[in-house]
Amino acid sequence: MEQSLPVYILSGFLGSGKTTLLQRLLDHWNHQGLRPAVIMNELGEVNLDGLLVEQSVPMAEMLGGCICCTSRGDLSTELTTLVKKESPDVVIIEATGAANPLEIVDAVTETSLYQQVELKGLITVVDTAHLLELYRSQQGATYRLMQEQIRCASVLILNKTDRIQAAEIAEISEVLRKWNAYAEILPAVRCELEPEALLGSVGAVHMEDRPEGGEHMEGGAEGVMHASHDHVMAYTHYFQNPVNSEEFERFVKELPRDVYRAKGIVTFTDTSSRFLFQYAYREADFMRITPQGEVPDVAVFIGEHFSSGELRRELLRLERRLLTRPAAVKRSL
Ligand SMILES: Nc1nc2c(ncn2[C@@H]2O[C@H](COP(=O)(O)OP(=O)(O)OP(=O)(O)O)[C@@H](O)[C@H]2O)c(=O)[nH]1
Repeated sequence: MEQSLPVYILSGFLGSGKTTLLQRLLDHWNHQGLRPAVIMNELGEVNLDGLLVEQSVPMAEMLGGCICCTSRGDLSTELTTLVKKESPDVVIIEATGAANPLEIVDAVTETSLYQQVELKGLITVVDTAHLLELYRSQQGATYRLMQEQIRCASVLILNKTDRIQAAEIAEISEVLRKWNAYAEILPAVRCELEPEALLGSVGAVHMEDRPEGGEHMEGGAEGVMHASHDHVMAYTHYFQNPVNSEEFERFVKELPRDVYRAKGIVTFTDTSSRFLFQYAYREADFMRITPQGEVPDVAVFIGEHFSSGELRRELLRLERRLLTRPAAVKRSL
């Protein structure tokens, strides 16, 4: 009998390190002479993460929303089309950081009813510093969403351990163990793990562990899946002009706390190359980039209840597209 095509789901809250891990796994499979393919889902209208993946890797993009909210059939169709068109050896699905992965698990298992695909596992990447802060305050929709992503993982990567104290790794590992008794917990910085060891640790997805009852489950499972990230919003800004690098860096540094993830491509007035910027849980990173093909200058901001109008105004001001109100004209009669 023909072998089934292995499929992995990559889950984890916004900015936790999913794309960082995706790059490592793709490199690993390429080195092994395998042909990996990717399905990438983004909340924003543009796929900035896709720019970080080698162009030779076949990729299906699902943009402008979360797969777990669109019809389950959409993902099944994308997966089926990708498999038929590209004949990959392995497929990896990167969910948006706001997704409840169980809906994606359902879509993949549904596809396996008529395609020879096999869900190998669900890898959840955790931003340890972010989770620790939310665990200590014990509240918020983001905290509950992180819990759901952790509960259904078949392996857990405790990423960004460089941002916490060594003793806190043990503290947070204990919490994860309570939420998920099955998954192996792998501490890491920048998801630097031996790919073979990581893939070897991927266990089965425990569907019976769907959370039940509790404050975030009222209204039935369907309502909850979606209610779990109803609070998340995205604003996409297309630049028409370059901006000053220092002013832009300051703007990123001073983003409101309710914006927890931002990324984009910008051209600066005072540098020769374009930059890809990343902002996740109050940490910013700028990287020189020369995108292939036509890529606009664009930035995506993701968070909760923030004022997109204010961000837009500030960005227009940096672009010098917003004229400051003229001072009142004094007339001397
Ligand atoms: N300090 C620190 N930064 C990290 C680590 N891993 C990743 N990052 C940075 O965190 C930012 C987000 O990483 P990504 O891999 O893009 O995160 P993601 O989960 O794919 O983000 P979304 O797709 O927006 O949900 C980037 O600037 C990374 O360089 C880590 O272990 N420590």
